[in-house]
Amino acid sequence: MPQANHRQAEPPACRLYLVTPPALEPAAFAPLLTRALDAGDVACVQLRLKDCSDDDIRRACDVLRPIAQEREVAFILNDHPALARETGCDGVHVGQSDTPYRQARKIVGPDAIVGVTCHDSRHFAMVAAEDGADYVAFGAFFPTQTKTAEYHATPDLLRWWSELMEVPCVAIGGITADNCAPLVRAGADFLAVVNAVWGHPDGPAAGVKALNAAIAAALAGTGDAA
Ligand SMILES: Cc1ncc(COP(=O)(O)OP(=O)(O)O)c(N)n1
Ligand SMILES: Cc1ncsc1CCOP(=O)(O)O
Ligand SMILES: [Mg+2]
Repeated sequence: MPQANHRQAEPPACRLYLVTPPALEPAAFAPLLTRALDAGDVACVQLRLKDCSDDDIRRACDVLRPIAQEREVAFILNDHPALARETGCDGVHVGQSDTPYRQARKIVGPDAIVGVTCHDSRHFAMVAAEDGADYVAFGAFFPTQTKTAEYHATPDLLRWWSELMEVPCVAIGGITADNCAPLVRAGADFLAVVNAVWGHPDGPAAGVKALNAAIAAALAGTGDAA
């Protein structure tokens, strides 16, 4: 996973992982991404375009990837290892129904980031970690409108994982500034969000700031108790 954001001497123990909306027009989305990344600490951006052609994904990568990489934010492509490699992304995220981890790794190479969806499964996560995944993702933690979530994870999974394993864990699904404290305290290394940033009523910059503040409060022990 990415190193410290250059704006901070020490990265926080839990960082933001932005996932893009499932459909976007790259030129229109570019200023929103720029504002979000300039608003605070973001470790990663995942381009998650569903039901788009390979050429649409290539075009989106060409416009959006430099915005992240110029800011030392990792740019990860969802679902498409070959396109990730071709377009110069920092890595790829694969799910249990996508290209299997080992094949994805062969395609993107040893230095790229490969993350794996593990739903609520300790078994999937241990297999992914053993195989060499750079992070495992658990979820959905809360109800979400962004994806039909068939699996539901709870903070005890994050606690178990983070106490036992070195491989970082990402929490995803319905996460907001108001509900993230238990996940941060349970040991999530990254919080992956869509709607809490892109759907924030005051815009994506406000979404990033609210989540950064909520993470900091939870780490300091002043966030919601849970
Ligand atoms: C960080 C992160 N976690 C989970 C997912 C979900 O991946 P997947 O199960 O393959 O579903 P789709 O996102 O492809 O619909 C993710 N993309 N990112
Ligand atoms: C991609 C994905 N995988 C599990 S839930 C989810 C969507 C997360 O979006 P939101 O943060 O808007 O709930
Ligand atoms: Mg997938």
